[in-house]
Amino acid sequence: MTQQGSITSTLSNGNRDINSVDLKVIPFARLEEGDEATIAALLEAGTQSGFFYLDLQHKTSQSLLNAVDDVYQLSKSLFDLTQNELITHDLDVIGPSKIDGYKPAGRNTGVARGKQDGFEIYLVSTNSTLKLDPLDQPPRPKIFDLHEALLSFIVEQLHRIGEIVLERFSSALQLPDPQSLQNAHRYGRPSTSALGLLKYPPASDIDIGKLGQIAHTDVGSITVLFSRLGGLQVLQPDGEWAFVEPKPGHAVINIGDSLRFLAGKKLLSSLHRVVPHPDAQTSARFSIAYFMRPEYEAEFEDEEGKVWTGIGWHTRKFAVFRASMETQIKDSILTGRTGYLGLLENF
Ligand SMILES: O=C(O)CCC(=O)C(=O)O
Ligand SMILES: [Fe+2]
Repeated sequence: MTQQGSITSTLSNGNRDINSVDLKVIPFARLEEGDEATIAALLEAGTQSGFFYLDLQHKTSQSLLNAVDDVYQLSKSLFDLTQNELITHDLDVIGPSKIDGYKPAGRNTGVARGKQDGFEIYLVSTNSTLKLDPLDQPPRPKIFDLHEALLSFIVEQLHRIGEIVLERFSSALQLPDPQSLQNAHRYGRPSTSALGLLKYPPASDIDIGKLGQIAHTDVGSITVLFSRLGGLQVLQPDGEWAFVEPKPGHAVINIGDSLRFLAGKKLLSSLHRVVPHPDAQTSARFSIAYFMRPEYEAEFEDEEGKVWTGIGWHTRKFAVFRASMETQIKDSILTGRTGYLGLLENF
Protein backbone atom coordinates (compact mmCIF):
# COMPACT_ATOMS: atom_id res chain seq x y z
CA MET A 1 0.00 0.00 0.00
CA THR A 2 1.35 3.41 -0.90
CA GLN A 3 0.80 6.00 1.77
CA GLN A 4 1.41 9.72 1.70
CA GLY A 5 4.65 10.32 3.52
CA SER A 6 6.14 6.94 2.68
CA ILE A 7 7.91 8.14 -0.43
CA THR A 8 11.41 9.19 0.40
CA SER A 9 13.99 10.89 -1.69
CA THR A 10 17.68 10.64 -1.10
CA LEU A 11 19.56 13.88 -0.84
CA SER A 12 23.25 13.80 -1.29
CA ASN A 13 25.21 15.65 1.32
CA GLY A 14 28.95 15.32 0.87
CA ASN A 15 29.63 11.64 1.22
CA ARG A 16 26.47 10.95 3.19
CA ASP A 17 23.09 10.02 1.83
CA ILE A 18 20.20 11.50 3.71
CA ASN A 19 16.75 9.99 3.64
CA SER A 20 14.12 12.69 3.52
CA VAL A 21 10.37 12.56 3.29
CA ASP A 22 8.32 14.12 0.48
CA LEU A 23 5.48 15.71 2.39
CA LYS A 24 2.44 17.21 0.74
CA VAL A 25 2.66 20.97 0.16
CA ILE A 26 -0.52 22.88 1.03
CA PRO A 27 -0.67 26.49 -0.19
CA PHE A 28 -2.13 28.49 2.69
CA ALA A 29 -3.77 31.13 0.45
CA ARG A 30 -5.73 28.40 -1.38
CA LEU A 31 -6.70 26.73 1.86
CA GLU A 32 -7.94 30.03 3.24
CA GLU A 33 -10.11 30.71 0.20
CA GLY A 34 -11.60 27.22 0.52
CA ASP A 35 -10.21 25.67 -2.67
CA GLU A 36 -11.60 22.13 -2.88
CA ALA A 37 -8.54 20.39 -4.29
CA THR A 38 -6.41 21.97 -1.54
CA ILE A 39 -8.84 20.82 1.16
CA ALA A 40 -8.76 17.31 -0.33
CA ALA A 41 -4.95 17.35 -0.21
CA LEU A 42 -5.06 18.55 3.41
CA LEU A 43 -7.39 15.70 4.34
CA GLU A 44 -5.09 13.18 2.68
CA ALA A 45 -2.07 14.57 4.55
CA GLY A 46 -3.98 14.58 7.85
CA THR A 47 -5.30 11.04 7.55
CA GLN A 48 -2.26 9.35 5.99
CA SER A 49 0.78 11.18 7.30
CA GLY A 50 -0.10 13.71 10.01
CA PHE A 51 2.57 16.05 8.60
CA PHE A 52 2.59 18.58 5.74
CA TYR A 53 4.35 21.70 4.50
CA LEU A 54 2.29 24.88 4.54
CA ASP A 55 3.34 27.18 1.71
CA LEU A 56 3.38 30.77 3.01
CA GLN A 57 4.96 32.41 -0.03
CA HIS A 58 1.80 34.26 -1.09
CA LYS A 59 2.13 38.02 -0.57
CA THR A 60 -0.56 37.96 2.12
CA SER A 61 1.78 35.95 4.37
CA GLN A 62 4.89 38.09 3.81
CA SER A 63 4.46 39.99 7.08
CA LEU A 64 4.25 36.68 8.93
CA LEU A 65 7.47 35.42 7.31
CA ASN A 66 9.16 38.69 8.27
CA ALA A 67 7.96 38.24 11.83
CA VAL A 68 9.37 34.69 11.86
CA ASP A 69 12.78 36.14 10.88
CA ASP A 70 12.50 38.63 13.73
CA VAL A 71 11.65 35.84 16.17
CA TYR A 72 14.80 33.96 15.06
CA GLN A 73 16.84 37.02 16.01
CA LEU A 74 15.02 37.29 19.32
CA SER A 75 15.68 33.61 19.98
CA LYS A 76 19.39 33.96 19.25
CA SER A 77 19.66 36.89 21.66
CA LEU A 78 17.63 35.03 24.27
CA PHE A 79 19.92 31.99 24.23
CA ASP A 80 22.97 34.28 24.45
CA LEU A 81 21.85 35.01 28.02
CA THR A 82 23.75 33.09 30.66
CA GLN A 83 22.39 29.83 32.04
CA ASN A 84 22.21 31.54 35.44
CA GLU A 85 19.89 34.17 34.04
CA LEU A 86 17.74 31.75 32.03
CA ILE A 87 17.33 29.31 34.90
CA THR A 88 15.75 32.01 37.06
CA HIS A 89 12.77 31.45 34.72
CA ASP A 90 12.69 27.66 35.18
CA LEU A 91 9.50 26.32 33.61
CA ASP A 92 9.16 23.58 36.21
CA VAL A 93 9.26 26.18 38.99
CA ILE A 94 6.98 28.78 37.39
CA GLY A 95 3.89 26.60 37.41
CA PRO A 96 2.45 23.09 37.19
CA SER A 97 1.31 23.46 33.55
CA LYS A 98 4.85 23.90 32.14
CA ILE A 99 3.74 26.42 29.54
CA ASP A 100 5.89 29.40 30.57
CA GLY A 101 9.62 29.52 31.08
CA TYR A 102 12.95 27.88 30.39
CA LYS A 103 13.94 24.21 30.26
CA PRO A 104 17.68 23.60 30.08
CA ALA A 105 19.12 20.69 28.07
CA GLY A 106 19.17 17.39 29.95
CA ARG A 107 15.92 17.46 31.90
CA ASN A 108 14.07 14.88 29.75
CA THR A 109 15.22 11.55 28.39
CA GLY A 110 17.08 11.91 25.07
CA VAL A 111 16.92 10.28 21.66
CA ALA A 112 19.49 7.52 22.36
CA ARG A 113 19.72 4.96 25.15
CA GLY A 114 21.34 6.31 28.29
CA LYS A 115 21.22 9.95 27.10
CA GLN A 116 19.25 12.91 28.33
CA ASP A 117 17.73 15.42 25.90
CA GLY A 118 20.06 17.87 24.13
CA PHE A 119 17.86 20.92 23.61
CA GLU A 120 16.96 24.11 25.41
CA ILE A 121 13.47 25.54 25.10
CA TYR A 122 11.82 28.74 26.23
CA LEU A 123 8.02 28.67 26.22
CA VAL A 124 5.79 31.72 26.22
CA SER A 125 2.18 30.76 26.86
CA THR A 126 -0.53 32.25 24.71
CA ASN A 127 -2.38 33.03 27.95
CA SER A 128 0.47 35.34 28.95
CA THR A 129 0.95 36.86 25.47
CA LEU A 130 -2.75 37.72 25.34
CA LYS A 131 -2.69 38.80 29.01
CA LEU A 132 -5.69 36.62 29.74
CA ASP A 133 -4.97 36.95 33.43
CA PRO A 134 -3.19 40.26 34.07
CA LEU A 135 -2.51 39.14 37.65
CA ASP A 136 -0.65 36.04 36.44
CA GLN A 137 2.13 37.33 34.21
CA PRO A 138 5.21 35.21 34.93
CA PRO A 139 8.38 37.33 35.05
CA ARG A 140 10.49 36.72 31.96
CA PRO A 141 13.74 37.97 30.43
CA LYS A 142 13.53 41.65 29.41
CA ILE A 143 14.02 40.82 25.76
CA PHE A 144 10.44 39.54 25.59
CA ASP A 145 9.09 42.80 26.99
CA LEU A 146 11.04 44.70 24.34
CA HIS A 147 9.30 42.66 21.64
CA GLU A 148 5.77 42.44 22.98
CA ALA A 149 4.19 43.64 19.71
CA LEU A 150 6.13 41.04 17.71
CA LEU A 151 5.02 38.25 20.05
CA SER A 152 1.36 39.29 19.95
CA PHE A 153 1.48 39.56 16.16
CA ILE A 154 3.05 36.16 15.56
CA VAL A 155 0.81 34.38 18.05
CA GLU A 156 -2.29 35.93 16.49
CA GLN A 157 -1.13 34.95 12.98
CA LEU A 158 -0.14 31.39 13.89
CA HIS A 159 -3.31 30.83 15.89
CA ARG A 160 -5.27 32.04 12.86
CA ILE A 161 -3.45 29.50 10.66
CA GLY A 162 -4.41 26.83 13.17
CA GLU A 163 -8.05 27.95 13.09
CA ILE A 164 -8.19 27.73 9.30
CA VAL A 165 -6.66 24.25 9.35
CA LEU A 166 -9.21 23.18 12.00
CA GLU A 167 -12.11 24.60 9.99
CA ARG A 168 -11.00 22.83 6.84
CA PHE A 169 -10.49 19.50 8.65
CA SER A 170 -13.87 19.91 10.27
CA SER A 171 -15.72 20.28 6.99
CA ALA A 172 -13.64 17.68 5.11
CA LEU A 173 -14.23 15.07 7.84
CA GLN A 174 -17.93 15.97 8.09
CA LEU A 175 -17.79 15.78 11.86
CA PRO A 176 -21.20 15.43 13.56
CA ASP A 177 -20.78 18.87 15.14
CA PRO A 178 -19.21 21.10 12.47
CA GLN A 179 -18.03 23.59 15.13
CA SER A 180 -16.55 21.13 17.62
CA LEU A 181 -12.89 21.59 16.66
CA GLN A 182 -13.12 25.39 16.56
CA ASN A 183 -15.06 25.50 19.83
CA ALA A 184 -12.24 23.69 21.60
CA HIS A 185 -9.69 26.34 20.46
CA ARG A 186 -11.35 29.75 20.86
CA TYR A 187 -8.87 32.61 20.61
CA GLY A 188 -8.64 34.42 23.92
CA ARG A 189 -9.77 31.47 26.07
CA PRO A 190 -7.33 29.90 28.57
CA SER A 191 -5.46 26.99 27.03
CA THR A 192 -2.06 25.32 27.19
CA SER A 193 -1.06 26.84 23.81
CA ALA A 194 2.44 28.30 23.70
CA LEU A 195 5.14 29.67 21.45
CA GLY A 196 8.32 27.63 21.85
CA LEU A 197 11.83 28.81 21.03
CA LEU A 198 14.19 25.83 20.80
CA LYS A 199 17.94 25.54 20.45
CA TYR A 200 19.97 22.41 19.66
CA PRO A 201 23.78 22.69 19.83
CA PRO A 202 25.93 21.99 16.74
CA ALA A 203 27.16 18.40 16.42
CA SER A 204 30.70 19.66 17.01
CA ASP A 205 29.70 20.94 20.45
CA ILE A 206 27.51 18.13 21.78
CA ASP A 207 27.62 17.25 25.45
CA ILE A 208 28.36 13.52 25.52
CA GLY A 209 25.44 12.72 27.84
CA LYS A 210 22.78 14.75 25.99
CA LEU A 211 21.28 14.24 22.55
CA GLY A 212 18.33 15.50 20.50
CA GLN A 213 14.67 15.18 21.39
CA ILE A 214 13.13 11.78 22.13
CA ALA A 215 10.49 10.37 19.76
CA HIS A 216 7.04 11.58 20.73
CA THR A 217 3.67 12.55 19.37
CA ASP A 218 2.74 16.12 20.20
CA VAL A 219 0.41 16.59 23.13
CA GLY A 220 -1.61 19.42 21.57
CA SER A 221 -3.62 19.94 18.39
CA ILE A 222 -1.52 21.62 15.69
CA THR A 223 2.18 22.42 15.73
CA VAL A 224 3.40 25.07 13.29
CA LEU A 225 7.17 24.76 13.01
CA PHE A 226 9.88 26.89 11.41
CA SER A 227 13.55 25.98 11.24
CA ARG A 228 16.43 26.61 8.88
CA LEU A 229 18.46 23.47 9.51
CA GLY A 230 17.44 19.84 9.36
CA GLY A 231 17.17 17.56 12.37
CA LEU A 232 13.45 16.76 12.62
CA GLN A 233 12.63 13.20 11.59
CA VAL A 234 9.30 11.40 11.16
CA LEU A 235 8.60 7.70 11.43
CA GLN A 236 7.25 6.41 8.16
CA PRO A 237 4.75 3.62 7.58
CA ASP A 238 7.60 1.29 6.56
CA GLY A 239 9.19 1.76 10.01
CA GLU A 240 12.11 3.89 8.73
CA TRP A 241 12.94 7.34 10.06
CA ALA A 242 13.30 10.14 7.49
CA PHE A 243 14.26 13.81 7.77
CA VAL A 244 11.75 16.58 7.16
CA GLU A 245 14.03 19.03 5.38
CA PRO A 246 13.23 22.70 6.03
CA LYS A 247 11.75 24.54 3.06
CA PRO A 248 12.20 28.33 2.83
CA GLY A 249 8.87 30.18 2.89
CA HIS A 250 7.07 27.15 4.34
CA ALA A 251 6.07 25.98 7.80
CA VAL A 252 6.04 22.32 8.75
CA ILE A 253 2.71 21.44 10.32
CA ASN A 254 1.90 18.35 12.31
CA ILE A 255 -1.15 17.07 14.10
CA GLY A 256 -0.94 16.26 17.80
CA ASP A 257 -2.82 13.87 20.08
CA SER A 258 -5.54 16.32 21.13
CA LEU A 259 -6.67 17.01 17.57
CA ARG A 260 -6.55 13.31 16.74
CA PHE A 261 -8.83 12.60 19.71
CA LEU A 262 -11.14 15.59 19.08
CA ALA A 263 -11.56 14.47 15.46
CA GLY A 264 -12.67 10.95 16.46
CA LYS A 265 -9.20 9.44 15.73
CA LYS A 266 -9.53 10.03 12.01
CA LEU A 267 -6.37 12.16 11.89
CA LEU A 268 -2.85 10.92 12.63
CA SER A 269 -0.72 12.23 15.47
CA SER A 270 2.60 11.37 13.87
CA LEU A 271 5.64 10.13 15.69
CA HIS A 272 8.70 12.38 15.34
CA ARG A 273 12.08 13.03 16.98
CA VAL A 274 15.06 15.33 16.58
CA VAL A 275 18.55 13.97 15.86
CA PRO A 276 21.81 15.60 14.69
CA HIS A 277 21.70 16.43 10.97
CA PRO A 278 24.81 16.46 8.74
CA ASP A 279 24.05 20.10 7.86
CA ALA A 280 24.18 21.11 11.52
CA GLN A 281 27.80 20.16 12.24
CA THR A 282 29.03 23.58 13.16
CA SER A 283 25.91 25.72 13.58
CA ALA A 284 23.35 25.52 16.33
CA ARG A 285 19.84 24.67 15.15
CA PHE A 286 17.08 27.03 16.23
CA SER A 287 13.45 26.13 15.75
CA ILE A 288 10.31 28.12 16.41
CA ALA A 289 7.16 26.18 17.20
CA TYR A 290 3.64 27.38 17.81
CA PHE A 291 1.90 24.71 19.84
CA MET A 292 -1.83 25.26 19.32
CA ARG A 293 -3.49 23.28 22.08
CA PRO A 294 -7.07 22.90 23.32
CA GLU A 295 -8.76 24.98 25.95
CA TYR A 296 -8.24 23.71 29.50
CA GLU A 297 -11.75 22.28 29.75
CA ALA A 298 -12.14 20.87 26.21
CA GLU A 299 -12.99 17.17 26.39
CA PHE A 300 -11.96 14.22 24.26
CA GLU A 301 -11.57 10.44 24.37
CA ASP A 302 -8.15 8.80 24.06
CA GLU A 303 -7.36 5.58 22.14
CA GLU A 304 -8.95 3.47 24.90
CA GLY A 305 -12.09 5.58 25.17
CA LYS A 306 -11.02 7.27 28.41
CA VAL A 307 -12.22 10.87 28.69
CA TRP A 308 -9.66 13.63 29.29
CA THR A 309 -9.77 17.42 29.52
CA GLY A 310 -7.22 19.48 27.57
CA ILE A 311 -5.31 20.32 30.75
CA GLY A 312 -5.60 16.74 32.04
CA TRP A 313 -4.00 15.16 28.96
CA HIS A 314 -1.31 17.85 28.94
CA THR A 315 -0.35 17.21 32.56
CA ARG A 316 -0.37 13.42 32.06
CA LYS A 317 1.85 13.61 28.98
CA PHE A 318 4.40 15.98 30.50
CA ALA A 319 4.83 13.71 33.50
CA VAL A 320 5.87 11.01 31.00
CA PHE A 321 8.34 13.35 29.22
CA ARG A 322 10.09 13.73 32.58
CA ALA A 323 10.00 10.00 33.44
CA SER A 324 12.75 7.39 32.92
CA MET A 325 12.91 5.30 29.73
CA GLU A 326 11.88 2.24 31.78
CA THR A 327 8.63 4.01 32.67
CA GLN A 328 8.12 5.59 29.23
CA ILE A 329 8.24 2.26 27.44
CA LYS A 330 5.51 0.72 29.63
CA ASP A 331 2.57 2.53 28.07
CA SER A 332 1.65 4.34 24.86
CA ILE A 333 1.39 7.91 26.21
CA LEU A 334 4.69 9.23 24.82
CA THR A 335 4.85 7.64 21.38
CA GLY A 336 1.36 6.26 20.78
CA ARG A 337 2.93 2.78 20.88
CA THR A 338 3.52 0.58 23.90
CA GLY A 339 7.04 -0.86 24.04
CA TYR A 340 8.56 1.46 21.41
CA LEU A 341 10.70 4.53 22.11
CA GLY A 342 12.12 5.10 18.61
CA LEU A 343 15.67 5.50 19.92
CA LEU A 344 18.57 6.35 17.63
CA GLU A 345 20.69 3.22 17.24
CA ASN A 346 24.49 3.06 17.41
CA PHE A 347 25.02 6.07 19.60
O1 LIG B 1 12.63 21.24 16.95
C1 LIG B 1 11.92 20.60 16.17
O2 LIG B 1 12.15 20.52 14.97
C2 LIG B 1 10.74 19.81 16.67
C3 LIG B 1 10.40 20.06 18.10
C4 LIG B 1 9.30 19.18 18.60
O3 LIG B 1 8.96 18.17 18.04
C5 LIG B 1 8.60 19.56 19.84
O4 LIG B 1 9.13 20.38 20.60
O5 LIG B 1 7.51 19.00 20.08
FE1 LIG C 1 7.04 17.53 18.74
